[in-house]
Amino acid sequence: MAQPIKPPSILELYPEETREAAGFLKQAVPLMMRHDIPPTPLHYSLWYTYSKGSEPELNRRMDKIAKDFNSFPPEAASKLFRDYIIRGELEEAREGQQQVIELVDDIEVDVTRSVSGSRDYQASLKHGLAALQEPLIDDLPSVLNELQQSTQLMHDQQEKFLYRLRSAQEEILTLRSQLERAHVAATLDSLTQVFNRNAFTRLLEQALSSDHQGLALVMLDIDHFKQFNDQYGHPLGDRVLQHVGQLLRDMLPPRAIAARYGGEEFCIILRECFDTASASDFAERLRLKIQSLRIKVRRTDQTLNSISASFGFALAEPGDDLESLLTRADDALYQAKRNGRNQVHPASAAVALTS
Ligand SMILES: Nc1nc2c(ncn2[C@@H]2O[C@H](COP(=O)(O)OP(=O)(O)OP(=O)(O)O)[C@@H](O)[C@H]2O)c(=O)[nH]1
Repeated sequence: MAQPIKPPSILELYPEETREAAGFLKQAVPLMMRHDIPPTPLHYSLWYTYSKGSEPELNRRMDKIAKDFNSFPPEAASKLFRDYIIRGELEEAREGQQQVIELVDDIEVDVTRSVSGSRDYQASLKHGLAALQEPLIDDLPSVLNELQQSTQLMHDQQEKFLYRLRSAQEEILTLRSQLERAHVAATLDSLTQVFNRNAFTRLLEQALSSDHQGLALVMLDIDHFKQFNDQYGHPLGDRVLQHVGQLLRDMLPPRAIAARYGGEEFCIILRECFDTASASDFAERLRLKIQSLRIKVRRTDQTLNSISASFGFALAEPGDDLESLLTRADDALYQAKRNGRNQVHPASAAVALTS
């Protein structure tokens, strides 16, 4: 029954448009300079995310560290990077991670060059200014000449830097579409095109942590699927799973999420579902649709025996966590199986937590 657990999916780390991304980087660099943060790829990622503001908790922790330490200790930065930026998810996309690091490394080299170029230029301006303030300046032409040369040098460096930034933008675009493809591959179940178990678990955790109200979990399991596989073979069993996936996608109400939880087991998170009757109606409609599926073998024109599924559902209650909600829906599903299959069963009310 259990589907092999896939490694965690990649978050869409950098989904913003190039122009927007460049804007965040522009905000990040002065912040790093202000706090005297070394320009490493790790710090760039952190301060980029900080400027983007997509992880409010990260911003709070970074503000606190900057305030408490008046600097940014490397261990604290590494921990934040692990907790908020990679979250163990780039394991799946080591290649992508490597490319991001190389890209940020390149930009870092260019920024460092540009910054040191600016410093030289600043020094030469200071020198020129000091010379011009002398009451009697004999070698005015040579001071002006020097200033003209350093300005030209600075201009050339900036041109190179801009050119490099433009190519980096193109690389970011390519990288972004690669990451998007990897993200889809890592969060979707390839057979049924609904979310996989990992993505589902995370989405349900998120849903539970934001709002319990109107959240319901429906679990369904195809009946006697082993028998079906034995009778028609695994490839036709796979087609059944694909059809069920398609039905789920077609019938999902707004904001609902469907996932393949195990081999022939699916889960649906319903939102804005405030009573047992609404969850039950949805499950019942799905049950009837599954029952009326007719799968035909093109080669032989044979219509396969109809299938059915059993359903259990539970409404989230205050105090529910991932485990308690899944357990109640799963227990209800078990009851539906025990009562004869091809039916919908509600969960019994959650047992009140006593302290
Ligand atoms: N074709 C196909 N079969 C799968 C897949 N994943 C799991 N299964 C099969 O699903 C069947 C599940 O069998 P059981 O757990 O005994 O459940 P069941 O036969 O549906 O019986 P009940 O759930 O009690 O109605 C097994 O035969 C698995 O091989 C898959 O990806 N494709």
